Amino acid sequence: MAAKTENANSWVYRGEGNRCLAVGNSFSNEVYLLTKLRDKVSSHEVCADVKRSVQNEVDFGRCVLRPLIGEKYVPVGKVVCVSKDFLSQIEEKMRKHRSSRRLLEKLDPAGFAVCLPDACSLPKVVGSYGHGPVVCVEVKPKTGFLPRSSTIPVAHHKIRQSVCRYCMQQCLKLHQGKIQERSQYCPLDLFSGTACRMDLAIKALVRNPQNNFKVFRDGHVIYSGDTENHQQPLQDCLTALFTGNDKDSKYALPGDLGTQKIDGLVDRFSELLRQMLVHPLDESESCYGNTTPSTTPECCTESRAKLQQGDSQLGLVPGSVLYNILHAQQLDVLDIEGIYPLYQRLVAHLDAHPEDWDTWCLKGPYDNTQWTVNHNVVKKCIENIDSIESVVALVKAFLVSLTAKDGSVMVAMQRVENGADVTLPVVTDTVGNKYMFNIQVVDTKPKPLHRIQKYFSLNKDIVQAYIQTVGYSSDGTIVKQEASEESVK
Ligand SMILES: O=P(O)(O)O[C@@H]1[C@@H](OP(=O)(O)O)[C@H](OP(=O)(O)O)[C@H](O)[C@H](OP(=O)(O)O)[C@H]1OP(=O)(O)O
Ligand SMILES: Nc1ncnc2c1ncn2[C@@H]1O[C@H](COP(=O)(O)OP(=O)(O)OP(=O)(O)O)[C@@H](O)[C@H]1O
Repeated sequence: MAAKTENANSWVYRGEGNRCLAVGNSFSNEVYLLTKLRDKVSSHEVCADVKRSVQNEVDFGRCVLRPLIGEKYVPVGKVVCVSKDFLSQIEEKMRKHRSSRRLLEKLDPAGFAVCLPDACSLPKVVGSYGHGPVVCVEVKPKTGFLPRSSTIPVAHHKIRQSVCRYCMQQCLKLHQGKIQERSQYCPLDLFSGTACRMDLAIKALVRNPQNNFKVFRDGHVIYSGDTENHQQPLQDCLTALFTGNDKDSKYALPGDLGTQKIDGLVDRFSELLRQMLVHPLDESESCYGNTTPSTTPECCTESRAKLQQGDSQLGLVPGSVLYNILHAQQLDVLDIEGIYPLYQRLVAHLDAHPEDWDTWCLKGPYDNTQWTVNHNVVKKCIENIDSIESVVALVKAFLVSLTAKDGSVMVAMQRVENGADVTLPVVTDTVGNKYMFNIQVVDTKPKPLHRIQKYFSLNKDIVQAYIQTVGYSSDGTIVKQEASEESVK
């Protein structure tokens, strides 16, 4: 594959994670996920390995996540080759946008990238119908359910079944200095499908975005946990979105209220985003058989939301992006406490039979039936847990659930004139204006087998940090302490 001759000028910063730096091209509506160097050693000699691993990421998205989350939501990527010159131009150009903690991380000179459709933009064909900026929201919702497994140690039963992982992890992150204050966002509210709880969750994300919420205006990040002084850009962006006018709200289309205060804009925006997140776009036959995801009717103890009478057990609409993500997350049936002993059994087996790494494609490739994971398979394997093949399948299902718990939803939207006949789905806001939108789920990479070890240890730290923060009585109930954040030592 020949390296593409690209000019870094047409590329802009989109985002960055542990594994890659994402840059977008507004002319081609494409994003390149540029692989970062994983260790200090130059990867010249292992170029083929880097290529294989990037191809594995593409195949995992296409063959494992896409059938679970839906083809409408998970785009198919392709591997592209980029020149060293392009990589150094990009490193130079993106320096000012990157978080200071990431600046020492270099791009891998092997020069492979995943090319995906740009989730911040709308398809070019609908461009002429749109008014004002294309606004894209990225939400990293994290785990949306409470574990129900009997494998959770008795001492932690109550706490694990009443407080969600995200809310508990906030205490650990605060203690580690990773965040300044605990977020009031609770994933269980977002995944509840209930309008008022979802609105509460979205507004909490806006107030304290951390790495769970970002807003892009015409492809540029204007609001995130990393941007400072961002209130005004957000206010301008939402005003432009609602008026359908990029420049001046006095040219607002009929039905608009002109420039509003930020709170009013955020209320209106959360209602709009909520409608998009529950819109059923994926009509494909579910590969889950007749299983449905389950939510806990109760709210997480940390949430400010109150359950209203009549709230359903699962308010999410089948085929909506949140429904499908939740269902994939729930391939974790045994919880980390139940999977860990199975993982240990598998590791012991692989020590004795290293050839089985390949037999079971544990490091990929993923484009084969070895990675066909779904709820029916999980159910059968739990009934036959003595067999090592069942253990392998359950561990794989757990790894897939980890990817679904860590992915992000990107929703690109733009105002359309009422009555315009666009091919994209459309929702209407409280004042009767219409917005077309497109949803993509990003970060669909496979998690390595040894991640289970990290997840197991991290889970212990998370529970411990929470217990120390809130206080915990001997009968296993939580005793809330005021100003208790200080108490994690
Ligand atoms: O374990 P978690 O829940 O803290 O998730 C990690 C994320 O932290 P978060 O809590 O979302 O800030 C973490 O996000 P950040 O890099 O901290 O933004 C990564 O997504 C990590 O995955 P990987 O190492 O890139 O494969 C994520 O690790 P795993 O999903 O592999 O556990
Ligand atoms: N198709 C896309 N279109 C637009 N932006 C994207 C796309 N894919 C990724 N991004 C942006 O790039 C960021 C980093 O991408 P990604 O999450 O895939 O990287 P990562 O290194 O795997 O992250 P993490 O460490 O969180 O797992 C995303 O959070 C998002 O802002």
